[in-house]
Amino acid sequence: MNTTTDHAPGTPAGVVREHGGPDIWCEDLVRIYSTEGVEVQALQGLNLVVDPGDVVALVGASGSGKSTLLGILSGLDRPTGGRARVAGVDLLTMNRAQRVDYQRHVVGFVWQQTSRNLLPFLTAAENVALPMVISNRTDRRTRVAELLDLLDVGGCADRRPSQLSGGQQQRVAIATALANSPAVLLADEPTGELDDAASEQVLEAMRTAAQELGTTVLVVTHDPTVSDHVRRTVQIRDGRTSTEVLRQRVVGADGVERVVAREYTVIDRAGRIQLPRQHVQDLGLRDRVRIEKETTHVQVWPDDQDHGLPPAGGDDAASPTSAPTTSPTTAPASPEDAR
Ligand SMILES: Nc1ncnc2c1ncn2[C@@H]1O[C@H](COP(=O)(O)OP(=O)(O)OP(=O)(O)O)[C@@H](O)[C@H]1O
Repeated sequence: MNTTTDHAPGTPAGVVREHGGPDIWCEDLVRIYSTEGVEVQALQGLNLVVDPGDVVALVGASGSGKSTLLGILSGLDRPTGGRARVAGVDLLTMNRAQRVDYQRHVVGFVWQQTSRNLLPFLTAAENVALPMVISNRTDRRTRVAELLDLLDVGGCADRRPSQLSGGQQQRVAIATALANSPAVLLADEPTGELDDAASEQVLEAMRTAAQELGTTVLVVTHDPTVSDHVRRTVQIRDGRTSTEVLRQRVVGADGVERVVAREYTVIDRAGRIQLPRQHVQDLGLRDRVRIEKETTHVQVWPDDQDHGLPPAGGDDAASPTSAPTTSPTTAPASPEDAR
C-alpha cells in the first residue's frame, strides 16, 4: 500500500491517501430503478477511472445518469451491479458504519441548491468547522481560516449564509466539504443557480482545491465555461461514458502557450465503442458496419452490401458516393490493446 500526502507548503494540509490506484474507479456499473413494476436502467455498464488530483467535468443530456453516478460515488445510493472503488474503498461491500465514515472522511459533496449545503443559523466559519467537530479534529480554528482564505472567502467568516452572495455561499460550501480532507470532492451542478462571474469563481475554487490540496474533483455541470477550468471532460450517454475531451497546455514553436483539446471515444473492456451520433447520422450508418484493421488504427466503413460494390477489402471497396468513416485514431487495433 502506498501512502502519499499531497499538499503544497504553506497551504492547508492536503489529503492523505493510503492506496496506490486511481481515486475513482468504476467498472461495468449498473443502476436499475424499479418503480411500480417499471424498470429504468439509469447506468448501463459505466466505466470511469479518475486519477488522484485530477479535475474532471461530467456532462451529458438530462436523464443520462450523471446524478445517479454521483449518488453512488457519494455513498448515498448503491449500484445494482458492477464494481466501484473511491480512494481504495470498495463501495459495494461497505457496511453501515463504514458508509458513515466514508461520507465523513473520504468524500465531500456540494449540491446545486446553495441552501442545501450550509446551515442557515451558523456563520461561514461555523459551517466549515462543523464536520471537524463531528470527527473530533483539533486543528479546527486554523483549518477553517486556511480553507476560507484558500477559496477567497476569508472576509466572510463571520457572516451567515443569507448575508453571502450565491457564489460566496458555494465557495464556503466547498470549504465545508473539504474540511475533513476528503480524497474526492463531488459536486452536482454547483453553478446551476449562479451568474457567469460567480460560476467562474466557483469552478476556479474547485481547481484551486485540486492544485493546492491534491483533492480529486468530479463535477457534474451544464456550464459551458467549465472547459476553461478542467483538464478532462467526460460525456455520459445513455448510462455509459461515451466520449472524453482532454486538454493540454503546449508551447508552440512561436513560444506561445496554447490549450490543445482532443476528443476521444471511450472503449470498454469488451472492446465496444459508441460512434459519435453525428458521424452515424452524416454517413447513414445503421444495422452493421465493416471494420478494417490498419497497422496503427481501425477504420469503420458503412455497410456496402446493398450497393452492389465489390467485396470488402479490395481497393474498390469504398462507394464513390459514400465518404469513409474513419474511427478516431485513438481506437486501438484490437480490444486486447485497450486493457
Ligand atoms: N429514484 C429514481 N427512481 C426511478 N427512476 C429514477 C430515479 N432517479 C433517476 N431515475 C431515472 O434514471 C435516469 C437517470 O437519471 P439521472 O438523474 O441520473 O440523470 P441526469 O443525467 O443526472 O439528469 P439531469 O441532468 O436532468 O439531472 C433517468 O431516466 C431518471 O428518470
